[in-house]
Amino acid sequence: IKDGWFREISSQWPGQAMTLKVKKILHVEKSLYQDVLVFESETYGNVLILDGVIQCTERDEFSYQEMISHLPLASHPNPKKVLVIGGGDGGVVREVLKHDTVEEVVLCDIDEAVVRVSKQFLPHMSSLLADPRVTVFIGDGFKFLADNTSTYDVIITDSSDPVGPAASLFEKPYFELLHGALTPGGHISTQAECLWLHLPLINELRKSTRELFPVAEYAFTTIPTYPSGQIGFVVCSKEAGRDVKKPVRKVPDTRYYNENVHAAAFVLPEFGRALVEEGKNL
Ligand SMILES: NCCCCCc1nc2ccccc2[nH]1
Repeated sequence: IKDGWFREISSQWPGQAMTLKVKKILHVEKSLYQDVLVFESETYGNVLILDGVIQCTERDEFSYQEMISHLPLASHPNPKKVLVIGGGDGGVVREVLKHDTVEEVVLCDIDEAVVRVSKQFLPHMSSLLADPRVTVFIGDGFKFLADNTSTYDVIITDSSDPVGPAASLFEKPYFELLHGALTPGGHISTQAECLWLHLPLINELRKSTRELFPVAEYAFTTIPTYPSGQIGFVVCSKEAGRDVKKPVRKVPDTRYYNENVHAAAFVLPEFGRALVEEGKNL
């Protein structure tokens, strides 16, 4: 933070950096896994930074949380048991509980500091972690999935970027574990980065998921404080006939998501479509 501005400089997006004006630094900590920073911004509410990368802001998190949650959930006929890997802030859990079919949500995040700090500084995101339908488990998602096969109707991987603790969540072995932990007809969604910055990675994700799931699609949302203003998701189904692009149930109380936004999220600009949909080699 220099002259009152936080600058998101990273080798993942060379030559560009989102800056946010800092009103007050609220928390600085080095957890077992990453540097944790929370500050109150001038115009985006409280902001959570992990290893120098913006994870969420109070002002625009609903875009990401709603889309990563409702794309796999609203296209599933009857999701009862849901698993969230990562997402220690609690925003995804808040969204999952909007589905009245859901009986149980388990959250597995590797870093207890993220859960603790979110409870203290991001109340609107973390409040439902206390809901009786929610179980919070601190541990490695890899191990958790291996120990819980054929259990979950929907698994949402709300990870940080593929550098640092979340790197393994973008590789094929992880998707094999996800597949194994799903019930028949289960759905997954994962944080799948940005068309403007990560086309090679997205291409790899599509190839890996296409080899494992009969239905594997890429969708994206707009969100001002993520690099290049948008972020995408891989959305898959174990059921061959399922259309993850079509909601089959209504979702109440949303601010970004609706049934038209659901379908539109899968419509890609040509530079992304050609490469992502045809799985073309670069
Ligand atoms: N550069 C884009 C980063 C996307 C991060 C998504 C995200 N935001 C989070 C907040 C708390 C815990 C896990 C999270 N995963």
